[in-house]
Amino acid sequence: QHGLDVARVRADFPILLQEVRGRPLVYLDSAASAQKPQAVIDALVRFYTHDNANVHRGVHLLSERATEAFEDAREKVRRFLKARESKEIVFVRGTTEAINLVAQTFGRKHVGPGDEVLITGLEHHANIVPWQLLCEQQGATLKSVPVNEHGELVLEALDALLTPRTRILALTHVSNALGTVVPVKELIRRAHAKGVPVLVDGAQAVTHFPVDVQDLDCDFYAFSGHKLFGPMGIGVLYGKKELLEAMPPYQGGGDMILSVTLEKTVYNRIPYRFEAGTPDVAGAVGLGAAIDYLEALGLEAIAAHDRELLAYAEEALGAVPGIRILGRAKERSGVVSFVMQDIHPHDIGTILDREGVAIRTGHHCAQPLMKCFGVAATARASLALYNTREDVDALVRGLHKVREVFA
Ligand SMILES: Cc1ncc(COP(=O)(O)O)c(CNc2co[nH]c2=O)c1O
Repeated sequence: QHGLDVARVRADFPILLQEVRGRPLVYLDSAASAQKPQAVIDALVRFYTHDNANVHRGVHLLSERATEAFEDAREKVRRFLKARESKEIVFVRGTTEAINLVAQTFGRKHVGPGDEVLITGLEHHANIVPWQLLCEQQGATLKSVPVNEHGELVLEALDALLTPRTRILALTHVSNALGTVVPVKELIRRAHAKGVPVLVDGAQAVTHFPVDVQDLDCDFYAFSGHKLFGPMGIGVLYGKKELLEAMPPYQGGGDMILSVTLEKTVYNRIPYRFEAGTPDVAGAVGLGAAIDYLEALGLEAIAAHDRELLAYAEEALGAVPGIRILGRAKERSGVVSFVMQDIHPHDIGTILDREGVAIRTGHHCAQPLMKCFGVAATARASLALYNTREDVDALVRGLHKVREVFA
């Protein structure tokens, strides 16, 4: 037993109390975007009704309060990721921007003609396309660690793929399409043994178990606020300060400078060098409120709930005739991806929607991975701290409806 009082948690998420298509909402799409607790909503309202002003260098009380709220949020993120210093926390729009930022700064500085960037076959397009763009710009080559039939990385292939020309390894911590948990600490150790820095895409991982960037020893770690029960439009890039300090800016503008003349600009210190323009202060404050909410519930209790419910969902789905669950990694988290005979996943999703059950169908921005499994699309149910066994039972009842329609 995990100690999470899910009934009380559900009452904290007002959006879940509604009916859709005349049925109680069964929200099983948190891997795409998670819902928000009242505490996050209240934090946004409070900021805009009491503290809103532009940040940094303000000489009036509201600006001081807004700046304090913004930097408090940064400290909460530092604590959440167990980073050494809050200057290692850069606010971005989300995981996608975080990865583009590293590719276009660290990447352009260190990846040259004939060099190699290594990713894996599990990646979301957000951790593929920025590296393709960089390799095209720099005349470098993109390589990928293969995936086996269980949806796990083929680690035996890693050492041969880490060559003297490899300039960075970028990999997901948890697959959004299969739920595979990647043993990133081991891969980081092996990459570092060959002098290769590592970026970890933590978009899915941070929502299901505690992450300690110092223990992992990753060089960069990225995640999105909206998947962590916080607002859309705010995300985080963690970077080791030694690396951030040696990186050129990502975007030019206000706040990222110390002084500007027409001849030359002196850039600001980190993290501000990477935060050009007016930041999403409210989003950061909302993300901080989400972290407070999760930590008050207990990250380990949430992890235990998610593990237990995933096991229940896999067993329940596996018992539905015609269902084939994709990916059977030794360690999985958060999602169940499946196909159902030759019924198109979009049809499955549409019929489930009519029953009030929200899942995601499609390639999940992981088309190379879909190709690995010989499918164009899957149906994916994803689970969060507010989901219950009753939600899974409603999903199963809906899938029997699908069978009736297509039988
Ligand atoms: C592993 C992973 N990386 C990166 C991203 C991009 O995050 P964003 O910048 O906040 O969009 C996602 C979003 N994944 C999904 C978005 O919608 N369905 C999904 O599974 C993801 O799951």
